[in-house]
Amino acid sequence: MKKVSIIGATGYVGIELMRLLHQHSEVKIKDLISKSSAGQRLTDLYPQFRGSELNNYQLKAMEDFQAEASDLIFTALPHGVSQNIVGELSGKGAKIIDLSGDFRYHDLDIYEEWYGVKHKHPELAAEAAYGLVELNREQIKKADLVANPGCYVTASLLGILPMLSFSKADLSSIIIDAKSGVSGAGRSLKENLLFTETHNSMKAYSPAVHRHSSEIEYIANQFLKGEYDSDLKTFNPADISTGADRAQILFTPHLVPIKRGILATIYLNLKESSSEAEILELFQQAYNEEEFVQVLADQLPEIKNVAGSNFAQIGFKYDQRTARLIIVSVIDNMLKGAAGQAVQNMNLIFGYPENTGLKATALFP
Ligand SMILES: NC(=O)C1=CN([C@@H]2O[C@H](COP(=O)(O)OP(=O)(O)OC[C@H]3O[C@@H](n4cnc5c(N)ncnc54)[C@H](OP(=O)(O)O)[C@@H]3O)[C@@H](O)[C@H]2O)C=CC1
Ligand SMILES: CC(=O)N[C@@H](CCC(=O)OP(=O)(O)O)C(=O)O
Repeated sequence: MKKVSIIGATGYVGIELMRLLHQHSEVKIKDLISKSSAGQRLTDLYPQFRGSELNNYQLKAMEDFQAEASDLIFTALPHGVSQNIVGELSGKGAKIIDLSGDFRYHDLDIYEEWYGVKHKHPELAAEAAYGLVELNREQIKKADLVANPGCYVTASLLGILPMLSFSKADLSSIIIDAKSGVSGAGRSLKENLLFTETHNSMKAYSPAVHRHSSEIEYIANQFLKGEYDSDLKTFNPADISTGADRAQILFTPHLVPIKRGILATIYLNLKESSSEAEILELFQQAYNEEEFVQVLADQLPEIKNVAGSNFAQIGFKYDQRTARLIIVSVIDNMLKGAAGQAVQNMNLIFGYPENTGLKATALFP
């Protein structure tokens, strides 16, 4: 049994990690670290863990935590905070999976421009493996530090990756319109996230300037440069970068009154006529071997069919009239968008079957 710990344990992602890890057959939770609730019993804060093996767990302060005693540590902290803590933990023998945005960019000029934070550990950012399993499986297996992707980014990249090496796709024309449930914003108190502000309403926010625009565009272009070892790029290698050397992404997130789930609708122009059969073949070739990415041939995906699970579902429509492709991608932001993907990464690192502890299907109804 490997020993794993969570830092930032009482946040939404921390709790979701606990829910997955306490049922995982191959790992045992060692320490739960919390700044706000150190010294408290977990079940006093989260009674849903009564009767589980976490029943008597007490949350610990960072000062009392010995990183050396864990095989792997999840950091589920706000960006900016995370880089300091990962800096303290690194080099102590435990693998680290960071769920914040702090280690997702090798090019720190982009990080600093979009996050408005100076990076204090460029040496760690340089070695971190980007943790989208379907894109970067081999590098993740060997990594000491994995940067789990953003939630909107996971939904968006899974939808566009198979199109990036398609010669007919105009990569300068990609528009992503994504909707997220409110848990995507975390648990800390914010007036704009109150029930009365979000229920029965819907809004766009941060058009063109959301930090996930930069992450989607950065990773898509690293992929085009051959930065990752995924089989995804090998299905149509001759076509890579025909016409457009860089993908350009226009991204607008929306807040919708549901608790969990992301639905991304992606539009892109085709330079030549195509067909639904041709597009379907590209998606199927890309994801045939991927357990957690399901391509729907004849229906569009819905959040309710993935919420509570680590699965992504992708559907599409090719509009002959306008020569535009419309791709719809759905995930649970807390699972494939965060904790589930982190456990998938952990399974890879430890050499367990990738789906260990992740087999649950959606919670529906
Ligand atoms: N929610 C989502 O769907 C997704 C979130 N993420 C990312 O994962 C990370 C965690 O997100 P989420 O759980 O939603 O956020 P929350 O705000 O719910 O939780 C973050 C936790 O971090 C700890 N924390 C906060 N401030 C500090 C601080 N200054 N110093 C030390 N610890 C602090 C707190 O836990 P405690 O007091 O117990 O230490 C807090 O509950 C973030 O980087 C987020 O952007 C990524 C993908 C999806
Ligand atoms: C609904 C909502 O507010 N979502 C968050 C998603 C942030 C997130 O999870 O960001 P990282 O994955 O990059 O840490 C937002 O838009 O900021």
